[in-house]
Amino acid sequence: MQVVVPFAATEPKTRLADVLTPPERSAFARAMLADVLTAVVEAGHEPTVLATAPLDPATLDLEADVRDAVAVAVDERPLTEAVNARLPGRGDGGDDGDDGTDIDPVAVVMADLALTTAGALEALFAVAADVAVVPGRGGGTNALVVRHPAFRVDYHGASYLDHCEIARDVGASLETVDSFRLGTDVDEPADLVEVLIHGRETDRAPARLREFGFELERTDGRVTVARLEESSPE
Ligand SMILES: Nc1nc2c(ncn2[C@@H]2O[C@H](COP(=O)(O)OP(=O)(O)OP(=O)(O)O)[C@@H](O)[C@H]2O)c(=O)[nH]1
Ligand SMILES: C[C@H](OP(=O)(O)O)C(=O)O
Repeated sequence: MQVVVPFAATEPKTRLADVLTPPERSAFARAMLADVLTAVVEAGHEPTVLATAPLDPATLDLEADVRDAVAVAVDERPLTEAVNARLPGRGDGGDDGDDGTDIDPVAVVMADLALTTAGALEALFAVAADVAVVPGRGGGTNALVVRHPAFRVDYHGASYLDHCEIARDVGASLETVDSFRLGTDVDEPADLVEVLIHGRETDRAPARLREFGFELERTDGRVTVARLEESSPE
């Protein structure tokens, strides 16, 4: 199975601008990317980072075996076009029958799934449907496995609903995968809570946040994150 990890390399995570400076956003996005790549390799696959700009895996905080398994493909096109160009049945010269029997499945795993584990990915990769999809909160699509030659992605907005509809339109079976770890993408400041609560000891993303001075704030209501004053962006 090919595993593609889209990564906005130049100005990542703009929705975190209120709580992280541009260099911090970049460092945090790269930490999440490194955690995702590590999980993909632990799950037995060699990921390709689909990046908007050149990226040297040696500059990521990766173990040597993970770094050696990572490839980078640069594609400056918008996300949807760049991903569609990697899906089965798209000008790859492969023998893609309509029944999908000769298709090498392609998984698309977003780089901001900070809680990803090898086990969560293995469960997704094991789903036999033509399209397996993990929705994110708010209607996005956090991860997909495509085994159908006619299926195409359409990201942004309520892309989960769009992907269900596209699968229906092309006659592909679709299974929605219920996964807390893959369903948690880190888009907004409130999502940082999940990283601090559920990130594991060896993960880079929670370590970065703690380095930046973030900690959990437990009040009577919902848990939030707070940042030590002297470490705040302004
Ligand atoms: N290759 C590629 N990846 C992208 C692009 N836009 C976003 N991504 C990646 O796709 C995943 C989901 O991205 P989003 O959460 O929608 O956007 P983001 O750039 O991470 O964050 P915001 O700037 O806050 O929207 C992340 O892994 C991004 O790095 C793009 O244009 N091309
Ligand atoms: C790429 C986009 O991600 P979100 O902005 O919803 O995190 C989507 O899933 O359509």
